[in-house]
Amino acid sequence: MLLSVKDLAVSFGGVHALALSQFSLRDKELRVIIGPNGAGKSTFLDILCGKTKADKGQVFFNDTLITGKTEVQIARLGIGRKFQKPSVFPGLSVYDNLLLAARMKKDIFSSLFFKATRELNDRLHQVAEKVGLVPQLQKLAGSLSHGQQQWLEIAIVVLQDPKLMLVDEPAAGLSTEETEKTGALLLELSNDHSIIVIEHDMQFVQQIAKERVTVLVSGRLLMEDTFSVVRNDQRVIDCYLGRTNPQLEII
Ligand SMILES: Nc1ncnc2c1ncn2[C@@H]1O[C@H](COP(=O)(O)OP(=O)(O)OP(=O)(O)O)[C@@H](O)[C@H]1O
Repeated sequence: MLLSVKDLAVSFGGVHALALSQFSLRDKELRVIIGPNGAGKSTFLDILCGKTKADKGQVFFNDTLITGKTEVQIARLGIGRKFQKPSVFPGLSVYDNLLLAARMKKDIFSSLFFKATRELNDRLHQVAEKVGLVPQLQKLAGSLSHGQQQWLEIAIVVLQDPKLMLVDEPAAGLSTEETEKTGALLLELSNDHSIIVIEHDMQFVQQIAKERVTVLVSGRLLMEDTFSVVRNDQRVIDCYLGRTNPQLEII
């Protein structure tokens, strides 16, 4: 297993945000985590990337215990995170955003990567091509569509070449076409990376969940199965009822 989690728990002011007895992920697996608001999904990713410290439990990544390590140490080991909130600089071009991200995070990139500017330039182009942003390289990030900004955010994570990518709500606020394109991009990226995606948009989940879907409710694991089993499970249906999330109507 690339990632394995045991008895992980964290509380905030007495509220149990996460109490996850077990979770594991294979190399190159794309796992989607769903669950109603406040289920602990973001908290889980926060623990995996070192942003939040667990009160107890263990996370092994590639057989290395990472609980207790800093965000930079965890990033160096190969875990990259795309947060829900946009973090690109709107007044800089797409190219300069990528360049800046590479320079700011140079301690987590291989030194080889920095040997020559041409090498770096080639890498930035290669990543831009992967996410379909080559025509926009010289455009200001602030002038991009919402979808293109998401792809730039994803590109910044890909630049780091992480073994595991943590992707928080990549389809939020995107058009149907952009959502489909984002799904296709994540599926393609899953050929080279393991990916955990948190998502509320069930159409999008259906598109990308080729393997197991994990359902969290109130910080706990409710079930893990294929999307078709999960969507028809009465407990999953019940935990979403009354929460008026139109994206979940497909269930
Ligand atoms: N820094 C924090 N301080 C206090 N409480 C927090 C903090 N972060 C999360 N929580 C609480 O922990 C619980 C889990 O929150 P979390 O954001 O992980 O859920 P989520 O499943 O990602 O929800 P959403 O789908 O709305 O993003 C919630 O009750 C939330 O209010």
